[in-house]
Formats: sequence, structure tokens, C-alpha cells
Amino acid sequence: MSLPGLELTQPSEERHLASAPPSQINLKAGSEWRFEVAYGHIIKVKLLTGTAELFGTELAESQTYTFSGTKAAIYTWHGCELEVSAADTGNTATSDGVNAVAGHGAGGCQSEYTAEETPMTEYANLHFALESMRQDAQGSGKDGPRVLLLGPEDAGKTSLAKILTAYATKVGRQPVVVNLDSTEGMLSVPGTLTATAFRTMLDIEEGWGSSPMSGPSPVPVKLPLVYCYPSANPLDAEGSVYKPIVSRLALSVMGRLAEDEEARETGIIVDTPGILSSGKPGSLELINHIVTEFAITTIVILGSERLYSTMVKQYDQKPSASASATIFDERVSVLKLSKSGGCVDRDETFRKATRESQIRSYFFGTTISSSASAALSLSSISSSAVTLSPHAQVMDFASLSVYNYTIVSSDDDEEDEYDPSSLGMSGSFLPSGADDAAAHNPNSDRAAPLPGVVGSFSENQQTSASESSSHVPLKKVLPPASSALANTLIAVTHASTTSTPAQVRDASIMGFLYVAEVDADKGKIRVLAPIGGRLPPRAMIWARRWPTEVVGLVG
Ligand SMILES: Nc1ncnc2c1ncn2[C@@H]1O[C@H](COP(=O)(O)OP(=O)(O)OP(=O)(O)O)[C@@H](O)[C@H]1O
Repeated sequence: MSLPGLELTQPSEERHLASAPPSQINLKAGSEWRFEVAYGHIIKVKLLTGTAELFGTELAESQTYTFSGTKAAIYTWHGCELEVSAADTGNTATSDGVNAVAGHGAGGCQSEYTAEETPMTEYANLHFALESMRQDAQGSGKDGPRVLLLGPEDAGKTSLAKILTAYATKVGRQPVVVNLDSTEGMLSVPGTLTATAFRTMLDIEEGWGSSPMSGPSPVPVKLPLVYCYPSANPLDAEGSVYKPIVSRLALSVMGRLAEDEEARETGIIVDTPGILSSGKPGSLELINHIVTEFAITTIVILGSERLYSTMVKQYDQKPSASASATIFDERVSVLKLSKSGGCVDRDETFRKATRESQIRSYFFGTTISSSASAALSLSSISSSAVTLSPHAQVMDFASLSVYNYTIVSSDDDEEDEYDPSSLGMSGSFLPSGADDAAAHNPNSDRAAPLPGVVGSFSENQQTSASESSSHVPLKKVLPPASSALANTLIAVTHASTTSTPAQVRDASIMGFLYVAEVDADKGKIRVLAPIGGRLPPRAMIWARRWPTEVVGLVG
């Protein structure tokens, strides 16, 4: 029994929020509502009147959208009225037992405000400029624009990529979106580089949307092409692992464009990690590699004058790397766009929670924490939340063909398994029988042939070329099963178990396993897999370094 008056002096915030009436937010034309919701707390947003969009994707009227662990903005071109309230979860504890941080803003947002100054007109103008390039491409047979987004961390690159993608799909285009930021997965877990052809709208709640492995969804699913890069830093080992994977991805993307007329006319949007724009040694070389491989025509810089000036000097009005650049006099243009004042610096805790949520949703289907989703009637509250049941199975570690990158990360101090000889001058990790001299070839990680001529370039040719000339820091993980495998991800590649390290590196990813438990004595590991049945015999890459441990995925 509660003492009279006690609640008045010490109000429970949760009870206060649950009973708080929904807030109404009126947005004037050209303004946006920026909000931040912590992980573990859920808000509901409904568009009452007018039109509004979240990073370019339109909200449907009267539909309730739920957000958790989100920092975003809802923009309106013509004015609108929103209703915001807290979802009554009955329990605001996250799955790892931490109390949810419900803030004092509308619906329990940690922060929320209306902003009248936004760069949305600039972003829309960029979209229209790209559209006119696409129309040119349609008429003349040249390729559509290939856009590269550069800028420091939290400059709004991914948000701009979403806006440009959403606007392009809205007018019936089919952009191929490439994510080169391994710290954040796009339709995949972190530690991957992906390319996805977008034919349909993005998902308001999920960001990019969901891929088929995430189960049924009201928003059509997208099928990403995934490559494994299990490190947060593309500059690791001087980019010698990142570059060939980017080349492989570019080769696949250019192959797709060569076959798909609509994708070719629409072009590519490439999102990059902030570290490339940091001016660190080797970063300009990586940018150059990307510009060449994807035959970039438009470089967009957000939030860095210095990088803008460097890029203008290096690329502006220079011919693009496309094979048809001379025929069509195709030149690179370098643009500077304003960084949105709404961009939020995400601290490491938030980024870690985002990564964990991406991994959790890969296996369990919903980004809303399990305790919250259990308390919610998801079907009535969230339009796209789906619960999945991954399959657990015990495997004999000795029967698996698991590889591990031996590269040194500059962010990584504990290099217990680091073998300096693996980094350059020894052929110890070469595919067996590979020419020793090839390991010393300074050009071993040069870009693959320029895109544009890749249509006829077969996968086998590419693989054998890189095989004979590259030094691949991939080492087979031999039994006994290390306890370090617990709580990490293993990527199952499409490469056979007899593949060489270069083939394993260059192979696309079939799916991921999560190692729930290691029994070193019996040599067994218990894994979660998104699908049931026997795992096909394929080479695997152990994501030991990135996205590091995900403790508590399985209770
Ligand atoms: N106008 C805005 N209002 C509110 N939040 C925003 C706005 N634009 C971007 N954000 C948020 O700011 C954060 C950083 O933006 P974004 O992810 O687009 O940056 P980025 O440059 O891709 O960062 P990184 O390179 O570190 O991945 C994200 O959480 C994003 O949702």
C-alpha cells in the first residue's frame, strides 16, 4: 500500500510517462522535428495531418511508427501535425538488464526539438541534379551518376545516402547503394561491406529496411550482396585487406549495372566510413581506390572544408575512371553540402548498442529489446517488428574450415595472435604452392582492372589473378576450439572448404553464425544459425576482431 503523498514527492518517471497524454507537434513547412530515443525505451509517432518524411521516406497518415535507440528527424515540405507518445511497455528494462533511459521530452525522448534551419533544400537539389544526369543517361546510353559520400564521423553521410535513395526510388529509379562502412551494417551485421539494389521504399523504423533473412515484412525486402571485412578500420594493414574487398564489391556492382538497364541509368550511391575523411595516412589512397573502382562521377563532401579543397584539387573536372569516360567526356564533379545541424555525435556506448541491435535483429528479427517486445503487442504497435527463431546446433569444430584475419588494427592493443611475419615479408599465409615472389610484389594489392571493362571479366579470372599476386593475411583456425570463439560471429562464405585464402577473402557471404558456447574439451561449438538444417560445407571467416563480443545474445 502506498503512503498518501509519497508519490507526489517522489514520482515514478515510468508511471508518469505511461499516463502522460500524447504530445502534438505542429511543424511548419520546411521544418523538422529532431528526436533521440534511448535503447530500451520506445516511442510511438503518428502523422495526423499533412505530409512528412523521415530521411526521405514518407510517413503514411494515421499509421503508428515505433522507434527505439534512434536519433533521427521527421521533415515536412508542406507542414504537418504529429502525435508522439511513449509506448506502454510495462517494463523499461533492456534485455541486458540496464534500466531504460526515458527522457523528459515528448513521449520520453531523451531530446527532441523543432528546427527550422535544415539543409533539405540542398539535398533535394542534389537529387534533382542527379535525376537530370539519369535522364541524360537514359537518352544517350551512358552510365548514370556514381555518387561518393565523404565526410567525418557523424556528418550525416548515411542519412544523406538514405535521403537520395528514398527520393530516387520514389521516382521509380533503382539505385545500387554501397556501404563501405564496416562499423555499421546496411541490411546486414556490422563487419561487412555490402551492395544493394533498391527497387522499393526504405523502412521508416528500420532505417534501410530488412533483408529476406529477417522474415516477412510489410515493406518489401532487399537482397544485399555481402562481403566480410571484420575490422572497424579500413586502414588496417595499410588497406591491404580492405582494398581487394572493395575491388571485388565494385566488380560485382559494375557487373550488375552492365546487366541491369534501370540500375545502370540510375547509378550508384556509395557511403563511406568517417575515418576515410580524417586525413590519416593512407586514407587519401583509399579514397582514390574507391573513386577508381566505382568510376565515381560525383563526390559529395559533408562537413569538412579541408577535405573538400583536397578533393577539388585532385578530382574536380578530371575524367572519370569509367571506360566510356572519353566517349561521353564524363568528368568528376566535387560538391560541398552543408552538414545538418541535427547530426548527433553518437558516443561509443550508443554505437555499441546499435551494433548489438543489428546483430540481435539478424538472428531474432526485431530491434526492440526482447523484454520490451514481450510486453508489447507488437502486431498492434509496430508495423515491421517480426520475431524470428534462430536454430541452435552443435558442431564439431575440427570439421569446419574457419579462417581468421591476422591483420593488426591500429585500435587494437591486444595482439596475442599477431605474427609480424604475416604482415608482409613472409609467405607463411600464402595459399599453398603460391609463388613466393608474389608475396613480395609491392603491387599485389593494386586495384583490379577498371570498372567499365568488368562486364566480361569472369570471377575465375579475377580470383586467379589475385591468388597468384596477393598476400592474404588469412590464417586457418586449427582445433582445439578456442574459448575466444564464444559470443562472436562467424561468416559463412560461398567459397568451398578447399579454397585458397584469396578465394575466401573474395567470396561473398551466405550468412552468419553466432557462437553461443564453446566446449573445448569435446571440441564442439554450439552455434545459432538463421536457418535450420545441415550447414553446407563452406569456408568461414571468424569475425574475431569486429564486431567483437556480443555477450548475452542467448540467455
Ligand atoms: N537532421 C537530423 N536530425 C536529427 N538527427 C540526425 C539528422 N541527421 C542525421 N542525424 C543522426 O545523426 C547521426 C549521425 O548521422 P549519420 O549516421 O548520417 O552520419 P555519418 O556521417 O554516416 O556517420 P558515420 O560516418 O559515423 O557512420 C545518426 O544517428 C543520424 O540518425
